[in-house]
Amino acid sequence: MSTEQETNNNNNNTNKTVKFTLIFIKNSEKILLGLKKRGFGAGKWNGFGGKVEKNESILDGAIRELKEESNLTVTRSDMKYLGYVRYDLTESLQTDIVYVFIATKFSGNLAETEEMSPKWFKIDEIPYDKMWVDSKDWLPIVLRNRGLLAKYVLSGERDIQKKSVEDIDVPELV
Ligand SMILES: COc1nc(N)nc2c1ncn2[C@H]1C[C@H](O)[C@@H](COP(=O)(O)OP(=O)(O)OP(=O)(O)O)O1
Repeated sequence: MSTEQETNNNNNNTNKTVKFTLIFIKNSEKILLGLKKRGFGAGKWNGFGGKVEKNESILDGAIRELKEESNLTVTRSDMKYLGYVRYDLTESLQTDIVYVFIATKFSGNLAETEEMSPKWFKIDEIPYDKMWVDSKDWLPIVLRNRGLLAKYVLSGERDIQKKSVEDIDVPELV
């Protein structure tokens, strides 16, 4: 089954699937995170990303969101897809799929934007306590450049009811 087929497979009685991207920029010692300034997830540190637009590929969405939120540019070939995190939301009956990428090469001048305030963190100083609560489960897998397959059932304000997090071989984005 392709990534597309698999992530569109609503087997938990959900009725709408929304696709998101999330990219982590990393060098040998540090990771770049952004502090969300407004809207959904405001006040939390995360990678850069957002909703994939209609008629846009997941890869193009990831590149566009990175540019919009940090002013950095990553080429398609410098992006490595690592897998996805699936969130089944029990109240809205929506499924959010977050496609996760990592990149070590980029161009452009890093800048604060309307949405994000960026900052480099040493790997052992990642502020997990100020990120979405699930990040600590799977960001270490991303940092090891391993493939990721994570699934959460969330209620209320994204409270975790059930989870499964797997470290897998790096999958293909098809
Ligand atoms: C527990 O839920 C989440 N955990 C983590 N770690 N990351 C999450 C969670 N839910 C969403 N995300 C990621 C996915 C995206 O990268 C961002 C949210 O994107 P946003 O809602 O800001 O999307 P935009 O298209 O930028 O939104 P606007 O419509 O406001 O422009 O967080």
